[in-house]
Amino acid sequence: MTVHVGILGATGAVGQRFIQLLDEHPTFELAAVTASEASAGKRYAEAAKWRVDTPIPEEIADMEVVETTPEAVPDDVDLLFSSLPSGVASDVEPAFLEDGYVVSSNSSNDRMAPDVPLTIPEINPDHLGLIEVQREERGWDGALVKNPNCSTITMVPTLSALDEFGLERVRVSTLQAVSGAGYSGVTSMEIIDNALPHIGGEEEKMETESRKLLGSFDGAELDLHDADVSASCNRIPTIDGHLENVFAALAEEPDAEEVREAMRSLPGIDLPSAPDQLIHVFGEEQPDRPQPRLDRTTENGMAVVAGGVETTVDGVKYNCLAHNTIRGAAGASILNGELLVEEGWI
Ligand SMILES: NC(=O)C1=CN([C@@H]2O[C@H](COP(=O)(O)OP(=O)(O)OC[C@H]3O[C@@H](n4cnc5c(N)ncnc54)[C@H](OP(=O)(O)O)[C@@H]3O)[C@@H](O)[C@H]2O)C=CC1
Ligand SMILES: N[C@@H](CC(=O)OP(=O)(O)O)C(=O)O
Repeated sequence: MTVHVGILGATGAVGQRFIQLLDEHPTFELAAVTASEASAGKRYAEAAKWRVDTPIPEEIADMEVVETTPEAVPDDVDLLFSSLPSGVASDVEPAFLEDGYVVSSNSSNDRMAPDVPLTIPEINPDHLGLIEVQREERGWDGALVKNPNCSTITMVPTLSALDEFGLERVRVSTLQAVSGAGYSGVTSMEIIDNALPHIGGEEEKMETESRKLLGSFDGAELDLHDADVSASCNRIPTIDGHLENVFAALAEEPDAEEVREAMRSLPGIDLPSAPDQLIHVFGEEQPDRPQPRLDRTTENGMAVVAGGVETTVDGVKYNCLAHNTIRGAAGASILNGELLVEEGWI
């Protein structure tokens, strides 16, 4: 089965990752690339400042970039990936949805809307059922599915594993890579020999999105998980890979090895881009792992890596890491697209 896909915002940092990850995908064939008016009409290779570490696939280099409107996208495209700035996405995504397109979006607009599935396929695939609610409420023929923020997606699989011990409270501090801010997001003068203890909007996203992802869906409404989550977000001079220090309060008192085992044995999902094991966990003999440079490409950048697990007075503390532009962005949207196909929404 071949599914024709398009990328909205294909020339940007995340758009380029989509192109890299879709190259030789077993099901998805890239049939449309869109960007702003300034890029429309140009060859992709001309419009995009290519910054990914593998060459532009030949057939994509010559593809014409089209405007980001439903009329400009060929009719045979079944699934759109969206990597537009969120302000642009909130204006243009609805037009595609009204036109019947299924959109797997990485942009942050609408992630917390009660009728929009915010999905990590291994954690909450059942939340896709919200599409029925969405269609009924908004009158769309298409469907909008979001993946979470990159810092949120790094932590939530580990919290899901901890929930078997009664997850009550989470405190997390992040060390986020500069690629998360986009190519021109922070200047070298700001970040070299430095750390920035504020990333606009990021803390609130971690605090709210994680409770939606861990929440329960009864077929009509989604209840947020009642854990109290508080985040502190920091930018550091790594290129890719967000590292996070998590402190979780639990109702039960598992020992560190039980926690490691719960993380290692969290079930995965059988989809083409999914890792074989969702969470890799370093034992106490390697307390200095995970590290961004060494561990961000584990399982092609789609796994979460944890370590430093120790018990505390009210639960457990540990570190976790994921590749922010792969598992945290383009790879996450592609995995959601694979789930949409698997579950018959496309
Ligand atoms: N960078 C990262 O690691 C992460 C980013 N994200 C999110 O993903 C989204 C994209 O981020 P990123 O790739 O870094 O952004 P970029 O600025 O690199 O790319 C933006 C893309 O959107 C296009 N675009 C901009 N304005 C318009 C417009 N008015 N109409 C149509 N297309 C437009 C650009 O086209 P053109 O080239 O023509 O300007 C480009 O293709 C954002 O919502 C961001 O928050 C999420 C997680 C991680
Ligand atoms: N804010 C994230 C990247 C990002 O764009 O997140 P979101 O998908 O929530 O907009 C970072 O700086 O690392």
